[in-house]
Amino acid sequence: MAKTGRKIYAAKKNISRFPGAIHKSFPAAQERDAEEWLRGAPAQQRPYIRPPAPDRRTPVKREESTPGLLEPEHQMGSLPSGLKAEPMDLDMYAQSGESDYEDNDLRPGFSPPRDLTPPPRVTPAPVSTPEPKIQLSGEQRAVLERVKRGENVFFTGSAGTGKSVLLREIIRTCREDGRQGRLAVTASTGIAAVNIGGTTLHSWAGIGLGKETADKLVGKLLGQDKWRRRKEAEQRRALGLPPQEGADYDEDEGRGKERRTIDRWKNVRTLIIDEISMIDGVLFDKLEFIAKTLRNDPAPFGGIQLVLSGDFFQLPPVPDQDKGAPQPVSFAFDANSWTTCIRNPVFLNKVFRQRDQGFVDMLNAMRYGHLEPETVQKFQQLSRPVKYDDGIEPTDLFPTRYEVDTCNIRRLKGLDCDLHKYEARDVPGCDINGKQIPWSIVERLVERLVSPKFVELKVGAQVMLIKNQPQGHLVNGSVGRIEKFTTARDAVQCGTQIAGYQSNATNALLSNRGKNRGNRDGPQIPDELIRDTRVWPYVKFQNGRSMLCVPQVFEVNDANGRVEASRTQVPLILAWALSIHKSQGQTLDRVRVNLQKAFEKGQAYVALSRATKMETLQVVAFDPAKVMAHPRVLEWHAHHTGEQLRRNDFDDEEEMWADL
Ligand SMILES: Nc1ncnc2c1ncn2[C@@H]1O[C@H](COP(=O)(O)OP(=O)(O)OP(=O)(O)O)[C@@H](O)[C@H]1O
Repeated sequence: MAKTGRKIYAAKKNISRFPGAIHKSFPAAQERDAEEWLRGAPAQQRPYIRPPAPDRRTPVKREESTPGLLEPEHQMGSLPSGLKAEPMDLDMYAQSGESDYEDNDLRPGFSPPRDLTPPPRVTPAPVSTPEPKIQLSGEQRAVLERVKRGENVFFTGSAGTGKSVLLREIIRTCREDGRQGRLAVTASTGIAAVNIGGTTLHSWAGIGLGKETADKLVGKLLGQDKWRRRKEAEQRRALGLPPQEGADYDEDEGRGKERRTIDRWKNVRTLIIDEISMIDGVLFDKLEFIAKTLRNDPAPFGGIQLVLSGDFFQLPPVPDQDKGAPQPVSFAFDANSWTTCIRNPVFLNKVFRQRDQGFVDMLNAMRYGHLEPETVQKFQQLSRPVKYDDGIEPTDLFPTRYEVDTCNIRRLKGLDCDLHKYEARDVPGCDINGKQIPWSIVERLVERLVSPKFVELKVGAQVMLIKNQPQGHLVNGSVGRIEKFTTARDAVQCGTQIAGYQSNATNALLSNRGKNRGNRDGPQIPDELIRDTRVWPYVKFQNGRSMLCVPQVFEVNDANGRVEASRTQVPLILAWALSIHKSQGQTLDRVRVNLQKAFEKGQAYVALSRATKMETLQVVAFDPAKVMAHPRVLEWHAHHTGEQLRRNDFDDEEEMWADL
């Protein structure tokens, strides 16, 4: 690669426009060189930055492929070409012709609509104007103020009350007020963590799966021997005995990785945990014990400010199994330490996602698992199909991944045109010592990303954008349809927006590169992309906007914000169907939910509450018996709000999980 080559160029764009994306293309040991180069070192001094070599010692595992697709390229022993460790290289995508998968998939659980009246037609909304910047409501602002004052806060509320919006504002504010280094942004699941630019709570806390006792977990971090000596010394002190000869322990002793974890625990000022409903109470207590012990601070949670967000009526913690049988779950509020850490939960009441109060009331009744016969009837009436004049169909939400894959494959297969395959480029990041993260770990890390290793698309495919765009008109979750595949050059000539890059680049880019410097809409389109002869999906979205979806970078960060792995992939997934789990946190304008295989408390509520209005929601196989709120959650809610809600009839955990 020449010194003005594309890799350095791409990194320059990322550094100059996205501070959060700094260094993604450089091994840590070379970061300073890279930065210097970018700050304007003379061209002849600019170093060529060699990408890290992949760790070939680790065998590449067979990718878990979508059944029926991509089989030939996934045979064991053939190293996928995308596993070359070259940063930001746009050369890794290959197109292919038709795939030859079998015609054997019927969508299970899809019962024919019972209502035979003609489907309502919905005329799509006109092209939307740019989204106005969201102003926090009074109740959201009040939470932000409490966080700024350093208080522990847990804010909750039904789906669509703006918890995520508020959390993002809290993170932004905390970063601006100089806590960057002392702020931990975490979530209970990988997907939720990626959504807020954080890491999983488990990974930040350095506890692995966290199944051991709190005592053992502290021992693992401090070293078992040191931990034993410390406990003995504390016992002697408590009994008024002098310290034992030779029984000193060194507070600052510690081993590499554990030392850094201990430092994180000691230095953190504010710990953010999103989707707290999926953290169980036992784990919460263990973390509290670790915090107090490592910080030598008896204050609740070792004096760390807690900012927790989530809705206990949505997805619960994944239950432990005992000989294959799921164990009863405990919620974070069941933890012994919960009430000392969180005094008064804040309930956000204003629902933003849905405007129709009648619909909001129906969803709330569902949230509490308390459906009157007329509400059941109203949900059952939503079984009618909805047709859309622009041909973009609703996203199907299913409880299981199998149903999702089956539906998407069947629909893709039904399109009689060329198949375009895009294979992701995964790049390992570096650990704190500048050492490349091993491939075996990278493979696990990138599984957290919503972006898949392989994306297969055709003209007519319904897709979802999985990355926010700098201009804000198109966001993670925008749904559209592929109209054609075209090169970046052709798209630019037609004035089409290119994903991840500035708008209005158009012909100026082709005629005069010097004037096209990039603006706040995003970085400048690289020459390499313009010269690239390969074609990318051109998508028309529901809001009328179109965009050429060229590859974008998705990152997994470690607890210190360092990039552990990145994946470059076309920012789209097939969106005829999504799993309810993946849909958590999303707002969807057109939804069809199939509840036939719903098995988990909160699942039906999560699915239906993604919809913005009843007119664009279809509910297949609605069954009031599948609408389940957890009795413990109902009790907790009643305790704090005074609302007495009827307990539902689904107390039997085994029955609930029997379908898994
Ligand atoms: N203050 C606000 N003003 C206008 N719109 C808002 C406001 N807060 C949130 N919204 C909008 O409401 C919708 C739902 O917001 P958000 O996803 O933050 O809700 P949530 O409580 O996190 O939902 P869920 O629990 O389902 O994940 C989004 O479209 C968001 O843009």
